[in-house]
Amino acid sequence: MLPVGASSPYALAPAKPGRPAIWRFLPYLRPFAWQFSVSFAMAPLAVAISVSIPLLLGAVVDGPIARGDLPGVLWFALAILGLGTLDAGIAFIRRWIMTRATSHIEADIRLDLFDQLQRLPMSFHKAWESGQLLSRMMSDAGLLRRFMSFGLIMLLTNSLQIVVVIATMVVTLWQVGLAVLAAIVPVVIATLALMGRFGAISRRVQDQTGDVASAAEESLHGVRVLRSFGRSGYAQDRFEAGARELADSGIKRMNLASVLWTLLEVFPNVLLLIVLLGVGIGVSDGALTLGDAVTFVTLLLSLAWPVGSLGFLLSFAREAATASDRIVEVFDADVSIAPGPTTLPEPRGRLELRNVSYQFPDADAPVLADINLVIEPGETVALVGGTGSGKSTLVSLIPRLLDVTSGSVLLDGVDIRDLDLEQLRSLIGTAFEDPILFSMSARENLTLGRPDASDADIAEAIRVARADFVHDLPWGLDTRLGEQGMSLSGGQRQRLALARAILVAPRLLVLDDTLSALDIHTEAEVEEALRSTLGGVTGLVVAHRASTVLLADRVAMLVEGRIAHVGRHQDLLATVPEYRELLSADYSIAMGEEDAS
Ligand SMILES: Nc1ncnc2c1ncn2[C@@H]1O[C@H](COP(=O)(O)OP(=O)(O)OP(=O)(O)O)[C@@H](O)[C@H]1O
Repeated sequence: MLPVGASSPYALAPAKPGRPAIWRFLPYLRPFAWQFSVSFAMAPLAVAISVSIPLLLGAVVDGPIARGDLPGVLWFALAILGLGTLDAGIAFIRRWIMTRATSHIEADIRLDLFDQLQRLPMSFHKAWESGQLLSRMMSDAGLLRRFMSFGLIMLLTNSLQIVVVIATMVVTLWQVGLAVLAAIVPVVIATLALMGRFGAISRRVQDQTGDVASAAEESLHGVRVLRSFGRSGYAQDRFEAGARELADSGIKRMNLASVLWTLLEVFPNVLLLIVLLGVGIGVSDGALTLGDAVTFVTLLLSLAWPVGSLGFLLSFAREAATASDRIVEVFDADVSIAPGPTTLPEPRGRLELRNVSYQFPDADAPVLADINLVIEPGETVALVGGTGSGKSTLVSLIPRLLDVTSGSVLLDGVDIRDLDLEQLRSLIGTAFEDPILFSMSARENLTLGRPDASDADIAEAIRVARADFVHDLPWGLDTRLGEQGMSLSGGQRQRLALARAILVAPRLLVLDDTLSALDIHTEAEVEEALRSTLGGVTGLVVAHRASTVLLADRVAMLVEGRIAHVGRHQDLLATVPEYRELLSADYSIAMGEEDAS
């Protein structure tokens, strides 16, 4: 495992005990240092303007108004108008600068998160629901951006304004200032207590958002199954349960937030009571002028927004902290499959599995144990075995979708964990039983593993995989396939996936039951064409049918995660009853084909 942060390719700062996760995003702000500096530098200016307006009001009451000097009043009014306009201008510039900077930061975080998801091993993707990952990448990253964009700066500006106004009050009339300070203490304590509870519920809401996204994603993905079983209602009920749970948690969070917001919105009125009493006494004692009283009261009124909005801003900060925790969990996930330093100058494609075992992280026992198998360059081995015997797990070890838990896989004598991952994967063409296609053109799908493939290479791969139907699509190779290639039949998708694997011109071809959806005749045609392709590469072919086994030079039979038998198809048929039994359904066909060949 790579030590977290130390060799991370991302800007994210390393974790430090006791430091909230949100701080780890600080390096993402670095490229926008001047934008943040300008925005933060504007905060004291905005506060100075807010505080100077009450001071000017006090001065106009004691000065021009007391003297009946109308032009003087007008000058003061113009000055106050100017300051107000300046304040609005500052807010506009700040918003303008920050929106751009934080949108880039959000995109950077999202890109790194996407990259991390590509790096994380299949065991991670099997364990995590896609909706949870999606909600972290979309809504949590968006929330973080909004907080950085205006929440953070408002929190800073408003807190600064509260401190400056109260300090001004203490300096102007310390008795009233101290009374205000004393009144603040219980409110701060109540706020902290509410924030603690808000944090827990905020995490629940954000996690449930991911659960609801997962449920929606799963139901949409499986809409055909649900409809055909007449279980759309059941899916609706399950989704509704999740959505209602989320709504309930959202209401609880809102209730808590409302208590906090109301407390902080009412509080300035309590302070107004204290201040009015204080200045009333001050004016009657002659300690304060009428202008001082106006200054004092307006100063306090200027606190209404900063204090009132504090509830919203603190809960916003808490939600952003939770979003950071959730995003960081993905960044900190164990990227155990790291690239090695070695590149093979002239790969030949000799594959060796040496004492290989694999155990899923949460499983009690290994699914593969002590596998030893050598496949020479140009040789094809068929992997057969009952359902759940570990065939797919074994082939996943070759392109390092999973890493062995003991033993080693060697390519040309080098442990594949020491090989450059990009080179390793570029040497392997893989096609799975479930052929995933992407919502892009047929050509883009085909050239996924080799974007620079020539038209002739594409045509040859299509010929071998018998995927000629692409030419009959409305725009031929440029036809955009629907989501996951849903507009194609299962067999068509499998043939496209096979053509995609062949097009890589791999040293190693790994086919995981790739031809299962083809009819017997198409399968025979594909196999006939594949034979010549397999002649030049090292092949590992998972086979359920005897006809597919015939593609191979040798067969390895897996029984409960162990290689029980290895040999030629004919020899195994003759000597291993369980092998015969396994392929019995296809036996007659196999024999027929063999006779013909
Ligand atoms: N993420 C996982 N965690 C724990 N066990 C798993 C996980 N994925 C698969 N398994 C188990 O590993 C075993 C081997 O699965 P695998 O998919 O490799 O079998 P297979 O031989 O390819 O089966 P089939 O022919 O049905 O496709 C199965 O018992 C399966 O339940």
